Amino acid sequence: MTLSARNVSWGVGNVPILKNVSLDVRGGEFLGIIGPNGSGKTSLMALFAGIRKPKSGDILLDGEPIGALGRREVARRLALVEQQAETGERITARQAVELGRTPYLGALSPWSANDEAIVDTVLANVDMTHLADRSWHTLSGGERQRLHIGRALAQQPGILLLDEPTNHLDIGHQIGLLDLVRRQELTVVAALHDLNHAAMFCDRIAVLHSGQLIALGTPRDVLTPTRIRDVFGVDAAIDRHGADGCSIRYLRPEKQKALVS
Ligand SMILES: Nc1ncnc2c1ncn2[C@@H]1O[C@H](COP(=O)(O)OP(=O)(O)OP(=O)(O)O)[C@@H](O)[C@H]1O
Repeated sequence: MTLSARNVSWGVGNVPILKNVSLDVRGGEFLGIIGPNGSGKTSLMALFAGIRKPKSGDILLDGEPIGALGRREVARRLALVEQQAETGERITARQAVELGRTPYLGALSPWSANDEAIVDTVLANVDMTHLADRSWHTLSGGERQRLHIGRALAQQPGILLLDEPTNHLDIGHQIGLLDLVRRQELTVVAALHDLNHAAMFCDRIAVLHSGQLIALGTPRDVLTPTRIRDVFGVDAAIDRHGADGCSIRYLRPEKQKALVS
């Protein structure tokens, strides 16, 4: 399953927000999208999901323009977990995950034991089995976030788009969730703020800056002190470990000043 942006631009009114972005997501990879607030990560995810149309250029899903495919067809191939996903409906935790099976249900394919088994597995994977019968409105932000990801996994897509998936989660669930997603046989595109998470889990990282794709490559190639300073305005040291691992140590502003003076 492939997903590509070809010379994609998008904006609001006359204000350009994404500028001529071209990016081929490789089948089976975990691709991180990083960039400062307002750099265009959420906008790019919405274009990739087909819920916004580019002003120019194309989003191709398996080589076809995504706008030419029906919503149900897209939903069987691709799932999006939005940053501020909410539901106003009075549903239980389990029902929130069951919604992921909607693209597969119809008059000739009613709810089955297979759907039930998929929902059971997903609830266990996102550590929500014990809260399955709880009402949505009684759940914490982190529990809701785990269910949003559960709903997307129950959709059994080939491509999973995650916009800030670790929002609201404690550190154990942040790492657990990214690890769970990584272990699935899925292509994942995730907008991430935590550069150490990007370094730990991503095969490649794309950097957006003011709506432009300014770098694309392995964490080691992309996460350099110079780029982190240029893009985020923060001084950092990079520790390299193993064949291709790296982690980032941010330097406190007084240490940054000491370094430059
Ligand atoms: N519907 C809209 N109307 C006006 N401006 C918009 C709209 N959608 C996005 N923008 C602007 O486009 C820019 C990019 O927004 P976007 O949400 O894609 O950034 P982001 O990289 O995801 O940011 P964050 O890290 O804060 O989530 C921002 O300046 C935002 O205010």
